[in-house]
Amino acid sequence: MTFHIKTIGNNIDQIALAEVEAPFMVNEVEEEQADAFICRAQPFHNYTFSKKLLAIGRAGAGFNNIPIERCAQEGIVVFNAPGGNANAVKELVLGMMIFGTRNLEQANQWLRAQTGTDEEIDQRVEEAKKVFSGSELAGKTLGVIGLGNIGSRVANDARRLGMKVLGYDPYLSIEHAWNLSHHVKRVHQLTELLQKSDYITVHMPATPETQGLLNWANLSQCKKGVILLNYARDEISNKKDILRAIDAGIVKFFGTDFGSECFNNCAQVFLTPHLGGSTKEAGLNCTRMALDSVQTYLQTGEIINAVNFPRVTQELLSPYRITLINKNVPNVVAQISMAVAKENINIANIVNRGQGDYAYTLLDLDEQDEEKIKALIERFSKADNVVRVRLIKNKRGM
Ligand SMILES: NC(=O)c1ccc[n+]([C@@H]2O[C@H](COP(=O)([O-])OP(=O)(O)OC[C@H]3O[C@@H](n4cnc5c(N)ncnc54)[C@H](O)[C@@H]3O)[C@@H](O)[C@H]2O)c1
Ligand SMILES: O=C(O)[C@H](O)COP(=O)(O)O
Repeated sequence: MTFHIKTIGNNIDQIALAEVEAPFMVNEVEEEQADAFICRAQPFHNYTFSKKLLAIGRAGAGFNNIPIERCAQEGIVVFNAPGGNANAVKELVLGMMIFGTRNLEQANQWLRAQTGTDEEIDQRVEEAKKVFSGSELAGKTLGVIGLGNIGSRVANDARRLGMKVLGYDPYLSIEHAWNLSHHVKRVHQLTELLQKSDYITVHMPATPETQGLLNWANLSQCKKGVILLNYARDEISNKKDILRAIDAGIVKFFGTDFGSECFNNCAQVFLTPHLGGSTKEAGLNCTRMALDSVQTYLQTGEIINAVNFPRVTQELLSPYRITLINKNVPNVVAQISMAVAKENINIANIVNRGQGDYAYTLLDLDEQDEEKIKALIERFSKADNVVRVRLIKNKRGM
């Protein structure tokens, strides 16, 4: 059996794609015939998915370009690449902290405007440079909002640069807490971070809760002259309020990865066109991770690093595996085992996990008779609450 993977958008790492081997093929069929997509920030909210599509691999961290709930409803598992581009973003953020604090943009523009001999320019430089004098990171306080893959790395490295670091993340995972330097002080009120930080950087997803978090109510609590960075998502910035905070002398420098015409004439704003994760290394990491998750899912049914389904793994030892995506309602597991019993089949292993409105089941069967398995699939296909059924044959187990 061949699985067809289709890339959507033209920015997918070619080295990772070239590593794909049988039974997988890349870009050999049209979108409607693909078993899985690999994509980056390509928007899918208005996209009609074909019934054949089983999985989407987002070669990146943020997945707000994909309607993950609709995908779950349609039986499509969406994977991302957690941490795959975290180092790329971390390095850009640390660079921008220095860039913003040393007035490099203005200094560069001033120097480029100078004409005359090198000696004349040098003389003017020595007179003018005091205007561009900055300050150092060491000893200052950095506030990191969101301490996941990127935020925890930024926090740890800022400590290594001699900064005091405050971190705010009400949903901090145990895994990221373990990776965080014990010198990073966690605050439980955002206000404390806003009031104490000389630098503030945001590293959380765009959600209804984080939308417009950089607003006047929050920015007006900050120290005068704060350096503010958003290399997460545009939706987190309230642009009108950020400009107001710049006018009020609260924000000295705003570095953001997202453009807007309203910033074009503001010298204190530095714009980059969504470059945070745009390094060769991050592209390769993320594409490999997304491909790996998608290929594992297509071949074994196991779910690792999905954003709309829980992690579900189980070694496949029996001849057949049926995978079911079902509504997360009572009694489904009982219905599954009754259906198996009606076909007089023995269950070798079963695992069922729910997340939100949907659940996923791996059902491994001690049965060699393909006709009986097909009859069981038929039953599941007609059952209430079952969204998607797949059959996976274990070549080794036959
Ligand atoms: N500019 C870029 O190119 C680029 C690259 C990678 C990621 N991103 C963005 O950065 C975000 C973070 O990436 P990541 O890899 O660190 O993701 P992550 O999932 O590892 O970490 C996100 C963290 O945000 C925290 N969080 C969620 N809601 C919060 C809230 N209301 N307040 C504070 N913290 C909250 C979570 O608990 C988690 O620890 C992504 O969602 C993505 O939108 C941008
Ligand atoms: O969420 C992400 O990983 C970043 O925003 C990068 O997006 P990109 O893959 O489209 O560059």
